[in-house]
Formats: sequence, structure tokens, C-alpha cells
Amino acid sequence: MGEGRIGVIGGSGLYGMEGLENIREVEVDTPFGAPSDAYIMGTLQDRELVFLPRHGRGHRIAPSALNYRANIHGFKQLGAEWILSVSAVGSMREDIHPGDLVLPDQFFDRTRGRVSSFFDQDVVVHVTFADPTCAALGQIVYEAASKTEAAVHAGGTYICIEGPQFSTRAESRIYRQWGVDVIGMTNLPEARLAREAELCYVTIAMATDYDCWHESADDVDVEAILTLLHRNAKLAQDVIRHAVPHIPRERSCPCSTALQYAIITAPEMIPATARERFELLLGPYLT
Ligand SMILES: CSC[C@H]1O[C@H](OP(=O)(O)O)[C@H](O)[C@@H]1O
Ligand SMILES: Nc1ncnc2[nH]cnc12
Repeated sequence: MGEGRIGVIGGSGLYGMEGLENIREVEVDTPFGAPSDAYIMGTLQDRELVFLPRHGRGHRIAPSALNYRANIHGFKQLGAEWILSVSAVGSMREDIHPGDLVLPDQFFDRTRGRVSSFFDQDVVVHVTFADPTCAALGQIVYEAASKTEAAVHAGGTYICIEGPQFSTRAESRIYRQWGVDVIGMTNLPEARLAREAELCYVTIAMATDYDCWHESADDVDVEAILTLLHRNAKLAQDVIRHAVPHIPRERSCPCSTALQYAIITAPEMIPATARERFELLLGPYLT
């Protein structure tokens, strides 16, 4: 049983969480290396919140260089069970306007060789990932987002590109033909690792631009994204504030038992070193 804490990952433009009380900064070490920064812990409406700026304070780490495993393992160590992941995304649909909120429920992988599993040696684990986000948490976030002034789009496919460059026009047009809804560079490895860590994961995506497919909008650039995000960082925090009181302290969704039937390696073949490395994740299943 976890401690019912709520994790928040701040993306581009969101490097802190206002309104937290009893704030402390916690450095975490993991078997997978160092997270992006110290975690900020505090209480919000009587719930314990754990905040991490994905790219580190000052936005120092590029999407391909992020240690996604360390970031997610750190949340798990600190007792987070739910993760609200805030991200800037490009809109791939005319009716998703810059400034709108999108709650993607599918991902499509266009990254190359990112480390996206904890289980890289000694233990083989295959988690179910057909529905990569937590439906229960998604519903709570949808209701919370609907209380803000922003237009909210429930569901959709987030295509995760390698970056750090934005897409070419040809890529952008082809992605649209594939039927994706938003584009970003960070959320798929996080969602995979959150599932392996049995954490509930939901993306709160903030559309900042029309990438480069749109005939009358400007091609995406960082300046435009950051202008919108600084204006709208409060919006993401409002969604979180509305969601927090409705997030249950106990979970009954399938995310919480994702590893139950996923470990295929014979237990007697798992060496002591691996048992130690994966203790936090596999401990309950390897007794
Ligand atoms: C600042 S533009 C590109 C950058 O923004 C998104 O970041 P995040 O997902 O952390 O909000 C996108 O994925 C890129 O990393
Ligand atoms: N157009 C875009 N492509 C990739 N990541 C983004 N983040 C925000 N806008 C983006």
C-alpha cells in the first residue's frame, strides 16, 4: 500500500507549484541515476503533493537526455501513486486551438532508442499498455479542467517525437494523415515507466501552437510557445487544484496492479543483485 501522494510533473513553462504549504525540497537517489532536480514536497488542500520540473529548474535537460527512469522511480520512492503530467504540445487539428487543454489517452512513438523500461537486465517484464493512461484519473482531471475557462478536449493521440528539433513540414503533414491530435517530445517514456511502476498517469497537455502544418498560422518556435505557456501556467495549476480533492486515497484501477501477471522470468533465476535493484518495483511480487 502506498502513501496516496499525488505527483505533478511540470513541463515547459511550469517549474513550480504555487499554493503549496509545508514545503520541503527532497533530493532522491535511484538505482537508475539522478532525477532531473530535487523534488518539491508540500501539502495542497490536505493532500501531499510531490512536484518535479521535468527539464530541471532553469530548463537544463533536453527531451532525449532526460533520465525518465530516475524521475519516475523518484516519485515511487516518495510515495506518489498518481502522476499528473503537464506538457506543452503542438496541435495537429484545426479545432484544437492554442490555449486549449487536451487530455490524450493514446500515444504514438516516433522516438529513437530512448530508455523506456526499468527492466533492462536479469528480469523480463511485459506490462499491458493498450490503454496507456489511467481512465479513472483521466475522468477526474477532465471534470477539473472543465471548471476552468479553457476549452477541453477529452482523449486523443499524442505523437512523441525525438526532437529536439521541431518537425519538418512533410513530417507534420504525414502525422496529421496518421490521425494524431497533438505532438510533443516527452510523455511516452514517462507513461511507459509509470505503468511499470504501477503509478496512475495522465497527461494535461496545453496546446501552444499549430506545429508547422497550418497554412495561415506561423510555424512553431520556442518564443511563441513560452509566451503562451507563461500566460497559461496558472491554468495548469488551476486544473490540478480542482482535481486534487477528488483524487481518492485508495486505488482500485488496473494501474495499481500492472505487474501482477507481467513478470515472466522464473523467480529462482532472478539474481540477488536484480532483486535489490528492482526491490521497490517488484518486491511485493518476489517474496
Ligand atoms: C519548449 S518547446 C518544446 C518542448 O516543449 C515540450 O516540453 P514538455 O513536454 O516538457 O512540456 C516538448 O515536449 C518539448 O520538450
Ligand atoms: N509543435 C511541437 N512539436 C513538438 N513539441 C512541442 N511542444 C509544443 N509544441 C510542440
